[in-house]
Amino acid sequence: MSTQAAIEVTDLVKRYGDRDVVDGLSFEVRHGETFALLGPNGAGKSTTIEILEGFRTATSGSARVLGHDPAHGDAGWRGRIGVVSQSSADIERYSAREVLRHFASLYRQPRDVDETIERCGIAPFATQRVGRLSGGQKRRVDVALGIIGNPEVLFLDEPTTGFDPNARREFWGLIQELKGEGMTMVLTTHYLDEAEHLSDRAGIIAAGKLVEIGDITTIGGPASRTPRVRWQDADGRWREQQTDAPAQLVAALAGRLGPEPAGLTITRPSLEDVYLEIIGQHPVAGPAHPAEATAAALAPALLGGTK
Ligand SMILES: Nc1ncnc2c1ncn2[C@@H]1O[C@H](COP(=O)(O)OP(=O)(O)OP(=O)(O)O)[C@@H](O)[C@H]1O
Repeated sequence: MSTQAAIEVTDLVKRYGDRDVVDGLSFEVRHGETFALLGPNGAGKSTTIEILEGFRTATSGSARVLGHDPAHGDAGWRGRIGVVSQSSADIERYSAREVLRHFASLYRQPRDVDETIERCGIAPFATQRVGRLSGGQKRRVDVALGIIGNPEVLFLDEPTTGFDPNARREFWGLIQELKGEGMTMVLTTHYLDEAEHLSDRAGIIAAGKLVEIGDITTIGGPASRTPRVRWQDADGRWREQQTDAPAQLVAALAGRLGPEPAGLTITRPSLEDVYLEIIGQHPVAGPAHPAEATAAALAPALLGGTK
């Protein structure tokens, strides 16, 4: 196997008008790794992913996916890439089985259609027209289409939007299986428990810039993961303290307040807590589309605000 990373991004920029919506990104994704790109709405995640998929061209900088520039990826390269994008494929008139059969025929080493249908939880509605399926059911078909070509690298842009909790858990299981097969995956999601569950590493983007990158369990640094102890004091007031020695603090509290201090909890900050803290330190991007500017201007009026 090549020692080269599966994906290499260096100083990547995408400019719309006078705004760099992707503003000098650099990161790597190793072979077999699941990498999450996290960030608020409009941060530049989809734009970055679509450049890596070869669907948009970068303004400057470089991207390499399996050693190729995606902007010039040939059919052989494309066959090694799988895509689950935010917008569903235009397949409304056909059944999931028909569409999957068709797409499978376009690849050299596709997955088995029936097995894919089973694994993606499509079997109960595989013969219905995609246009009649619910949002979550359609999303499962999108996922199946993303993997039918048996790709080496799979891009998943908010793959579980619209899934019910059960479908999301099933999807997580599928991703773990694909990971076990050695597939490299790049994932965007606003569900941070999903990112925590599925990813090895994550990059956090704010206003087009990478503001943090690291292992999913340690991103943000040790200080941001310090446990929090919460309890109710003798006067009934809630108290909270962050400490690296929660057991010692609890022992001290027990000495002062009795063996079972009221309301006692010890929590370790989740990825969501860490993410919110990091994002809180970075300004949100302004609107790039004229329509966004209009919507932003109208919002206070629509919401009954005065500003
Ligand atoms: N074709 C375009 N022309 C102008 N601006 C664009 C275009 N496509 C995207 N943008 C702007 O680029 C910025 C980044 O968009 P992008 O879709 O990459 O964000 P995102 O991080 O994926 O957001 P979300 O979480 O909402 O999907 C946004 O401000 C968006 O309006």
